[in-house]
Amino acid sequence: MDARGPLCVGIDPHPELLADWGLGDDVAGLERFCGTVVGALADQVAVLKPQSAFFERFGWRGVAVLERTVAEARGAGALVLLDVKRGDIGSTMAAYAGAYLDPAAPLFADAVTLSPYLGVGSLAPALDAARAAGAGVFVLALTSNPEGAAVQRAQTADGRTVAGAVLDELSRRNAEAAPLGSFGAVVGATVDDPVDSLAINGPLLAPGLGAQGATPADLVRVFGGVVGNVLPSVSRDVLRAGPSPEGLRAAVRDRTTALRKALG
Ligand SMILES: O=C(O)c1cc(=O)[nH]c(=O)n1[C@@H]1O[C@H](COP(=O)(O)O)[C@@H](O)[C@H]1O
Repeated sequence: MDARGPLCVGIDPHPELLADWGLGDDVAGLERFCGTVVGALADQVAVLKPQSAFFERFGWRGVAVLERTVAEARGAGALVLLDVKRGDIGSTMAAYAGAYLDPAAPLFADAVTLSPYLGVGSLAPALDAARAAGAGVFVLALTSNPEGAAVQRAQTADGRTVAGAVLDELSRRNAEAAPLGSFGAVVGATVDDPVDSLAINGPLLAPGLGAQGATPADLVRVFGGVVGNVLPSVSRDVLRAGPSPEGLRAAVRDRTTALRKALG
């Protein structure tokens, strides 16, 4: 992020975007779309975040494109955060860890998104695998969508909020790490006053900029003193600037300049 700027660009090949780019809503269109984004941006931005569902909807051929996208993006020097939002009982989490956090796996990524709905403790096999592989995770805490708060701000039996309990566990896992641990949280740039402490000594993925209405100024509002640990993420707002590679790069430059200005 120091070298390339603070932005994470999401690779979300929505059917509407494929159409806007003059591509078919099929595997060939998906492949072209991802090849263009990776070719234009993987040597420019710090992190690329492919959203798995947009690949899975094409079955194994789509997953093959995802594998290539991850490999090519990493090959060009970007970190890849694979957005899969997995969460399950511990024994099954170990299988998900084998799918994404084992360096020998075809879909190994630098980090994945995880959902703590089965209890943040159930994610332990994935967190342990990430540590062993030198990879990371981003666990949903306060998501960017308006429906999230009803669950995430609810009180647990010990009086903490659900999000607070997730953040506490990540903080505990990151305690010894310097400068930052590898156990991150997802906190939307769109959320109201976060209430819970975001000082988890780990990275904070902040989606919600652009298409969901948040601005760089919102990052300062939401994250305050820990804004330096934020990885702001944008998908549609950058992807709409395609299919021209120069258009994509210009969109990234504009957003990066605005973010640097707001974050100081
Ligand atoms: O984990 C995520 O990436 C995520 C968490 C969250 O709270 N909100 C959120 O929008 N996302 C993802 O971030 C991306 C946002 O896309 P845009 O709204 O087009 O920038 C999508 O891929 C979402 O799945």
